[in-house]
Amino acid sequence: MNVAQMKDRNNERIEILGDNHFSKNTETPLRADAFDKSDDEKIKNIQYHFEMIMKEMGLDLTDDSLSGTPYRVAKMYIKELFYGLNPANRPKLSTFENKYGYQKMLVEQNITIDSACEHHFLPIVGHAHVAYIPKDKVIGLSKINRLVDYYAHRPQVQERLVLQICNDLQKVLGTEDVIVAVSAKHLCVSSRGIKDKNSFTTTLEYGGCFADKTYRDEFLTIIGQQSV
Ligand SMILES: Nc1nc2c(ncn2[C@@H]2O[C@H](COP(=O)(O)OP(=O)(O)OP(=O)(O)O)[C@@H](O)[C@H]2O)c(=O)[nH]1
Ligand SMILES: [Zn+2]
Repeated sequence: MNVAQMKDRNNERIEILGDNHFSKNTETPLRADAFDKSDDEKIKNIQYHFEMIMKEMGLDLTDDSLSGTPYRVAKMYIKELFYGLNPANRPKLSTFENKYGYQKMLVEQNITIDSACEHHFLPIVGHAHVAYIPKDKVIGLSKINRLVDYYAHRPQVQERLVLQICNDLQKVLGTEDVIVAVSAKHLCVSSRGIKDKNSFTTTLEYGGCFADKTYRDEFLTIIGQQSV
């Protein structure tokens, strides 16, 4: 098999194996100096720039309802909506020995997705469903929810979101047998542009035994017909 290598825009190596097998580049595109500044410095700078945006729109920032908005937005971006950009905020995912020898599927479903699309910075809202089949390690249930929340709180595309969650869990759990499904509504589709209020998007990533349709079907049956 021919193996060609290319550099992507982050200078990370992507291997192209043959015609259509790509090793996955799941990284969020970040600048090399992404975390050189403190959160407080970033909030101050974003506050300034957001004030400029509001002024450009003709808003009167001396109005007492508007005057605090630039700071509110800046703090919300860094500390709330996009806290998951900073690896320092990744939750600690302690694992335990699988002392029961549980070897069937564990499904954590209806995990809330509160994300934002990186194209318009508008909300992506929906649910994630995650399953794995333990080998030697198990993980506290809430840690799965926490990990989903962390990756969701970045400017995202839904395809990359499921890849990031799945890859991280596979590493932490020491098994390829992980599946992640996300169904979500994109406000950039429902509230602007095409303004389709009803459509939603589902993405799926999996490895190991979930490549087998039997396992995948069991998972899909458990999570059922999902709407968001
Ligand atoms: N693949 C993918 N696309 C997304 C996601 N979130 C938003 N988009 C799409 O990103 C595309 C951006 O397309 P552009 O044509 O550059 O932007 P636009 O002119 O605002 O597009 P319209 O929404 O069609 O008006 C749109 O089609 C969005 O629906 C996502 O998670 N994954
Ligand atoms: Zn969008």
